[in-house]
Amino acid sequence: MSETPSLIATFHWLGRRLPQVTDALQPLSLHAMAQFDGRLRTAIDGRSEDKLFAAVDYLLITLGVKSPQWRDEALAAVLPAIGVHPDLGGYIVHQQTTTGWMIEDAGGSRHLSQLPPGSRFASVADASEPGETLYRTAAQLFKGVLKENRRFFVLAAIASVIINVLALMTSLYTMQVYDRVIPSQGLSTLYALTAGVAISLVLELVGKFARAAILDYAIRNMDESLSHGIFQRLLRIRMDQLPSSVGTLSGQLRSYEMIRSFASSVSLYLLVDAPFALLFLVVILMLAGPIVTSVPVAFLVLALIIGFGHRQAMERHAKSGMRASHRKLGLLVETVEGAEVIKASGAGWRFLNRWNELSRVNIEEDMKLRHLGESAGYYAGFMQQSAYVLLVAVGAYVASTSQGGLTSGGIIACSILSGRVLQPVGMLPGLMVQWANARSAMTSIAHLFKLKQDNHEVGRPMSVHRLEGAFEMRDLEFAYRDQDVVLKIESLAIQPGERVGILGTVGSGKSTLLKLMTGMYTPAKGSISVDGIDLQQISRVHLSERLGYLPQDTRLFAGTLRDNLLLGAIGTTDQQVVAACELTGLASIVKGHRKGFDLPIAEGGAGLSGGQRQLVALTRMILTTPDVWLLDEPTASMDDNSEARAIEALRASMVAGQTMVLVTHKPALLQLVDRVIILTPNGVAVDGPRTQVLNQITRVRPIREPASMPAPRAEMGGVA
Ligand SMILES: Nc1ncnc2c1ncn2[C@@H]1O[C@H](COP(=O)(O)OP(=O)(O)OP(=O)(O)O)[C@@H](O)[C@H]1O
Repeated sequence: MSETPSLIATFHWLGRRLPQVTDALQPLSLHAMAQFDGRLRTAIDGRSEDKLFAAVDYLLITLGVKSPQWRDEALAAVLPAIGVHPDLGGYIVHQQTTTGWMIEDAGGSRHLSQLPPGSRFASVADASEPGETLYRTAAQLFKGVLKENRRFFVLAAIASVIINVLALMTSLYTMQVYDRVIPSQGLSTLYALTAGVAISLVLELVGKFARAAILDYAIRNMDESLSHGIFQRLLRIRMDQLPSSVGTLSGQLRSYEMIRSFASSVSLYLLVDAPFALLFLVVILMLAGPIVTSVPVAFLVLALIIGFGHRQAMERHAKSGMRASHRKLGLLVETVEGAEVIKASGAGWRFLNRWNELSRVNIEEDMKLRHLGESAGYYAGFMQQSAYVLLVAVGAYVASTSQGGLTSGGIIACSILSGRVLQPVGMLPGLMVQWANARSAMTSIAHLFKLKQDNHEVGRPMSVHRLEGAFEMRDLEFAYRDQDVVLKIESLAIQPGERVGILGTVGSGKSTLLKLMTGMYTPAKGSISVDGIDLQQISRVHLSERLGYLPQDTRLFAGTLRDNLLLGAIGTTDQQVVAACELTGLASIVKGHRKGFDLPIAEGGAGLSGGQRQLVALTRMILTTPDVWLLDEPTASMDDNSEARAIEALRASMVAGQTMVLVTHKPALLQLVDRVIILTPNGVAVDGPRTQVLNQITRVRPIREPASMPAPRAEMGGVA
C-alpha cells in the first residue's frame, strides 16, 4: 500500500462524492469526515489493508449502507458501487458498457476496458432506500431526533430521581433537629445528622451538574440534527413550491431558534423535577396527614389552572408577533436588495411607513406576551407565599387540636416540601412564553415541511448518468403559485442533438419553458419528459449534474471567484478552470486582479458587473460539462466583443450530438441554433428550421440577421 498523499486524496474525494451519487444518502458531517480521515491515516500508516477496508466500511455505514458487502468483482446488477484498490485508492463504478466500465474518480469520469486488478467492490445501490433517513413531516423530524437521543434523557431521568430523593434529606433533617435534638440536647446526634445532610447536599450538587452535562450534550446533538434536517429540507423544496417572500421563508427557518431556546432553557431542566412533586406530596401525607396535604394540592391545582388559562392568549400573541417579525424580515431583505431603486425613485418614505407599521404590531404583540408572562409569574409567586402561610396555619391548627400527631419539626419539614411541590409552578409562566413561541415556530416549520419536494411522491427516483436530450411535452400547462396559467404547449418534441432557439415577446413564457425543462418546476397539467422518462422520475441530483441550466438572473455567492466557479463541482482541476476561463474571456478579469482566482465576491455577486457575472456563470456551466445545455439569455448583459467570445466558447464546449435550447432576444446568438421556435402564452406559434423561420419573421417585420451566420454545422444535428 503506497503512502502518497494522493491516496488519501482519492478517499477524501470519495467521501465528498458518494453522498451525491445516491442522493437519498445524508451528506457527511465534518465530524464524520474527520473520523474517516483518522481511520484512513491509521490504516495507511500501519500499511493495513484490513484497516483500510474498515475505514471505508465506516464511511459507507455513516452514509447509510447498512452492511457493506465486499466482492472481488463488480456486479452490473448492483451498481453504482465503490471500488477500492490498496494502491490506487477509491473510485466509483457507475455502469457496465458493452466494452468495459464507466468509472469516476478524483480526476473525473472515464471509460475503462477493465477495472484495476486487485480492486474490491461494495455496492452503494441499497443505500438509497427512500424515506430511510429523511423525515416527511416536521413532527417526524422532532420525534426522530428525540428518539435518537433518548438514552441521554433516560440518564437525566435517573439523575433526577437521585437528586429529588436527596432533596428530601433537608426537610427530614430539619424535622429531626426540631423534634429530637433540641428537646434532648443530643449534640452527638446533631453532628451525625449534620454530617449526613452535608454529604447528601454535596451529592445533590454533583447530581445536578451531571444532569446538566448530560442534557447539554443531548441538546447539542439534537440541535445539530435539527438544523441539519431543516436546512436539508429547504434545499429539497421544489422550486415552484417556494414561497414568494424571501423574508417569510427565512423567518420560518430562523424560527427554529425559538425551538432551540425552548429546548435548552433552564426552566425546562427544572421541569424534569415536576413529577417528583407527587413524591413530596406523599411524604407530606405520611408526615402530616390529609388535611395538611390538601393545602399544597389545592394551590398546585389553582396555579396550574391560572397558568394554563394564560396559555391560549400567549400562543395567539406569539403567533401574530412572529408573523409580523417575518414580514419585517421580508421588508428588510427587499429594502437592502433594492436600496438603489428605492433611493433613485424616492420611495424611501413608503418603505419607512411599512416598516413602522410592522414594527408597531411586532412590539405590541411582544409587550402583550410579556405582560401575560409577568402576570402569570406574579400569580405563581402569590400562590407560593400563600401556600406557605396556609400550610403553617393549618399545620399549627392540626398540631394543636389532634393528639400526638404533628410536631413543630413536622410542620417545618412539610413547609419546605410544599415549597418544592410548587417550585415548578413558579417556572411555568416563563416556560409558557417560550412554549408559545416554540409552538408557533413549530407551525412555521411544519408549513415548510408541507411544501412538495423534488421528486415528490416518487418512491425511488431514477439514476441517470448520461442524457441524450430528447425532450417531449404534451398538453402542457403551467401556472406559478395560485396564479393564472402562463404557458400552454400542446405538443413539442426536441430530438437529441438539436440546437433550438426560443424567441417570443416579453412575458411570453420562454424562461418558464426552460425552467420546466430543468425539472425544477412541474407542470400543472400535462407531461414533460427527457429520453422517454418523466422529469420528476429522475433523481434531482442526477438531473442537476447532467443538465446544464444558465438562468436569466445569474446569481453569484459570497466567497472567492474560484468558489463561485467551482460551485457544486468536484474533481475539477486548476488546469480545467484556467482553460475554461481562457475560452470565455474571464481570464482577462482574473489576470487584471491582484488576487486572481481569489478575487473576493460579495453576497449576490456584488463587486462584479452584470456582464462579468454572466461570464462567471457561463464559465461555471462550461466547467460542469453537461449533456444538455439550457441557456436563458446567456449574453444579455454583454457587449458585442464579449458576446462573440461567449458564442465561440459555447460552440467549442458543446460536443457533437448534445442538445441545446437557447432563449434569446439577441439575433447574434441565433448562429448557434438550427431550429427556431416562436412562443406565445398560448403555445408555439412558429416552429421550423432557423433560416425558414427568420425569413418568415423578416417578411412580417425586418429583423437584423446574426452578424456571422454560418451554415448549420454537421455536429449540430439535423433541423426539425
Ligand atoms: N416567479 C414568478 N411568479 C409569478 N409569475 C411569474 C414568475 N415568473 C414569471 N412569471 C410570469 O410568467 C409569465 C412568463 O414569464 P417568463 O419569465 O417565462 O417570460 P419570458 O418570455 O421569459 O419573458 P422575458 O422575455 O421578459 O424574459 C409572465 O407573465 C410573468 O409575469
